[in-house]
Order: sequence, then C-alpha cells, then structure tokens
Amino acid sequence: MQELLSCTNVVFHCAATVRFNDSLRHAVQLNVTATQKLLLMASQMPKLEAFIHISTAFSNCNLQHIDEVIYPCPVEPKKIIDSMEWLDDAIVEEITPKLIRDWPNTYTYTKALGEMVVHQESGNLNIAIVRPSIVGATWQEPFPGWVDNVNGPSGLIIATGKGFLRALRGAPMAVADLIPVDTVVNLTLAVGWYTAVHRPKSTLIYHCTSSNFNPCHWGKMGFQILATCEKIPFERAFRRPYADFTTNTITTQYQNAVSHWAPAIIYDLYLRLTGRKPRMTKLMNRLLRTVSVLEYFVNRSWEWSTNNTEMLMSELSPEDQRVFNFDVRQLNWLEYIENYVLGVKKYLLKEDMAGVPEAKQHLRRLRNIHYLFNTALFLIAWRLLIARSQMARNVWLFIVSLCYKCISYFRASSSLKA
Ligand SMILES: CCCCCCCCCCCCCCCCCCCCCC(=O)SCCNC(=O)CCNC(=O)[C@H](O)C(C)(C)COP(=O)(O)OP(=O)(O)OC[C@H]1O[C@@H](n2cnc3c(N)ncnc32)[C@H](O)[C@@H]1OP(=O)(O)O
Ligand SMILES: NC(=O)C1=CN([C@@H]2O[C@H](COP(=O)(O)OP(=O)(O)OC[C@H]3O[C@@H](n4cnc5c(N)ncnc54)[C@H](OP(=O)(O)O)[C@@H]3O)[C@@H](O)[C@H]2O)C=CC1
Repeated sequence: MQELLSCTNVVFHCAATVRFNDSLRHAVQLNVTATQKLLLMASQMPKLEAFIHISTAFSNCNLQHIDEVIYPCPVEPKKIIDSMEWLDDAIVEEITPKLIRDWPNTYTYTKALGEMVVHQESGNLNIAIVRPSIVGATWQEPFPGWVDNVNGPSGLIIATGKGFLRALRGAPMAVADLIPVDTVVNLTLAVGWYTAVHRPKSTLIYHCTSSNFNPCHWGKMGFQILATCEKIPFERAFRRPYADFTTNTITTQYQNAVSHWAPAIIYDLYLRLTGRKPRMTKLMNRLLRTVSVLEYFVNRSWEWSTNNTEMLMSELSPEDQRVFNFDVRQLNWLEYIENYVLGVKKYLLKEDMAGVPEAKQHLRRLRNIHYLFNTALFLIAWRLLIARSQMARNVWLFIVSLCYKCISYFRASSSLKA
C-alpha cells in the first residue's frame, strides 16, 4: 500500500462487476463503494497526475440522448451505500426494482452511481471519465480480431455460429454501437495524457462510441456474422448457422418453441435413447436466459454526443493520432466483423483453421439431416391428414394422377422422337 501511494502517477480504474444480473449489494460493493475507496486512496497519492475512471456509455441508458455530463441519480449514492450496510439480502432483493427504476439492470444502475461518486468525491483530484459502449474484439492491435471473454456480442456469436441461436428479439435497424477494445485502450491512454498535462478545470467525460462517427446496424452485423460462419464454419455445430431478428412477442415465442426448444428436446431424447446424459435443454435454458438480459440493448438506439472525444482527437499530434488511433471513421465494419468472428473461433473456441474442411463437411451432413427430417415430417403430417379428411384425399389423388399423366406424356413424346 505504501509503495502504491508513494509511486503512482496515473490511476486507470477499470475494475467492476459487468454481470447484468448481479445482486444489488454485490454490484454496489464493486462499482460504487470500491470507487469511493479508490478515490480516497488516490487523494493520498502525492505524485498522482490523473485519475481515469472507466464507466459505460449505458450508465444513462434510461435516456435516449446522452451528453458528456454526469446526470444526477434519483437516490444519492451515499444513501444507497449506507442502506446496504444494514438491510438484509431479502429486503435488498425486494427493493431492487424500485431503486433501479428505468435502468434495465443492476450493472448500468451502479455504474451511474459510480459516476456520481466520482463527481461528488473527486476533491482536488484531476479526474476524467471514459464511457465505452459495447466493447468488441480488437480492430488493429496487437492484431485484428483478438478477444478474450464472452461478454457483449462474443457469446452470442458463438451461439449463432454453433447453430444454437436461431432467433433474437431485436430491431435490425437499431444502431449497434460496438467499439473495438484497442480503440478504447487508445482513447483511455490519450485521456490520461490530456488530463495530466492540460489539467482541465472540470471533470471531462469522453464517449468512446462509434455511432456518431461510423454507424452500423444490428441487421448488417447479424448478416455479416452469418456470412462469415458460412464461409469459415465453427467445428461440431449443433445446427447450420441461421438466425433472424424477431420483432414481437408472438413470433419470438413461436421461434423459441420451434427453433430453440423443439430441437433441444429431440436431441436430448436421442441422447437418452443412446444411453447418454441429456444436456441440450439445460444449455438452451442458459442461452435463452442470457439472450433475455442482452436483448434490451438490441432493441433500442441511443445518441451519444462526442464533443470532448473530438476535441481530444484534434489535440493530438499527427504522430500520436496514428499511434493512439481512436478515429473509428476509418473502420470497415464488414471486415471488422469478419475478423471478430474469426477471433472468436481462434481465441475463445480454440479452433484451428486446419479443421475448416471437416467443419464444412459437418455442415453438409447437417443440411442433409435437415432435409430428411423435414421430408419425413411432411410425409407423416400428410399421411395423418389423408386419414382424416376427404378433401385431403381428393387433393392427393389429383396430384398423383397429374404426376402419372405427366410421366405418360413424356414417355410417349420421347418414344415418338425415337
Ligand atoms: C441476420 C440476423 C442474425 C441474427 C443473430 C446474430 C447474432 C448477433 C449478435 C448480436 C449480439 C447482441 C449482443 C448485445 C450485447 C449488448 C451488451 C450491452 C453491453 C453494455 C456494455 C457494458 O457496459 S458491460 C459489459 C457487458 N457485460 C456482459 O456482457 C455481461 C453479460 N453476462 C451476464 O450478465 C451474466 O453472465 C448472465 C448472462 C446474465 C448469466 O449470469 P448467471 O448468473 O446465470 O451465470 P454466469 O455469469 O456464471 O454465466 C453463465 C454462463 O453464461 C456465459 N455467458 C456470460 N455472458 C455471456 C454472453 N454475453 N453471451 C453468452 N454467454 C454468456 C458464461 O460464460 C457462463 O458460461 P459457463 O457456465 O459455461 O462458464
Ligand atoms: N465489456 C464491455 O462491453 C464494457 C465494459 N465497460 C467497463 O470496462 C471495465 C472493464 O470491463 P471488462 O474488461 O469488460 O470486464 P471484466 O470482467 O473482463 O474485467 C473486470 C475487471 O475487474 C476486476 N475485478 C472485479 N472484481 C474485482 C475486485 N473485487 N477487486 C479487484 N478487481 C476486481 C477483474 O479482475 P480479475 O481479472 O482479477 O477478476 C477484471 O480485471 C469495467 O469497468 C466495465 O464497466 C464499459 C463498457 C463496455
């Protein structure tokens, strides 16, 4: 502790719980109380030049247009921290929805409280806040497509590529505000420099977002994910990668029943019949739970103002603009997403490119099984219908006689030609 206090020049405060469904108590402890303690510690660092707090662009996702300012929270963070000391878990759980109001989860709510704490308890510290949006794989450094966790879209890319996720409740035209992780790092370092060297009079907030500079939509992103998974498939897929966005509750429930639950139940039945342990319904349950907490962000669009970020860009020398590049106007989304999917395959799934021919062969087998299954299903349904309905029988006789006539006609015409 003594060494930290006496030697630290710059603090980058990134530690947090990023789980959306964490208990309010734990989220407050990590995202609010810890920030308060770190500020206290920072105030005892004689050599400190800058304190950079990493928040999220979604800390005010209850608003549609978000400026580079700190918005007040309905309940003072200090009161929330105090109440966590004496309320028991059951009560905390009960009052959580009332406290978080129109924030979608405890994560975004406590990140907003964390910003408020920074604002109120900064004292004489030289502070800045960086708000990244949805952090994705690297764009350029150390190489394109590097990723090391399933947060944000990465987990759903796996689920789509492996054929588990077939439908997602989302708005294809909503803005997908993804930001590559190396861009976030570059901007954060540049903010550290600017805050330490220029010492702005007030706490500056920097939106590290892409939509203002180079917007992309979920539809385009989903399409490119599928195209890449088709070109360079993941190994041992459950089904062929195919997914679409649903826009209302009825189609979502239909897709969940037909495209998610039914195949999972049938596969588990097959596992049971072959003496193995069923696992697909459990996995599907987990996937749909994850989807339900993420879909809030795929159904809305936000606007973030980026005046401070643009100002920072203009303050950097041309050389620093190149080294600490955070200008996403140059980003080609299709290329980025393709590299992202390949990065997921390589760094998260640990799959080798040498396995691609076998993965393609597996997809062809899955396609044949799909056709076979659908034909069998159709024939069974038709057989049942014929047994029950005179009209279906008439239609069937009509089709059969039509086919017979066609075949006779072609036979006759070919024997005439001969
Ligand atoms: C053409 C059409 C094509 C269409 C289709 C194409 C598809 C296209 C793609 C579209 C993409 C849209 C995405 C929007 C993202 C918006 C993010 C907004 C971010 C706001 C930014 C931030 O400022 S903040 C950082 C984000 N913060 C997270 O992203 C944490 C999430 N997470 C949790 O909130 C908890 O995790 C949760 C899950 C509750 C379980 O919670 P829980 O208590 O039940 O259990 P656990 O946490 O233990 O997780 C249990 C198992 O879920 C695994 N898992 C964890 N996250 C996962 C994840 N994202 N996807 C998959 N799987 C995930 C984990 O790896 C465990 O797997 P295992 O058991 O095998 O280890
Ligand atoms: N991922 C995203 O899309 C976005 C993330 N952010 C913000 O970026 C920051 C980093 O997030 P991300 O990298 O995604 O998340 P991770 O969960 O990967 O990283 C969180 C970090 O916090 C540390 N940490 C967690 N709990 C504690 C604790 N009790 N004491 C000390 N350290 C702890 C973890 O340490 P360890 O590795 O040892 O567990 C880890 O290094 C967070 O502040 C998050 O809010 C903002 C916008 C988007």
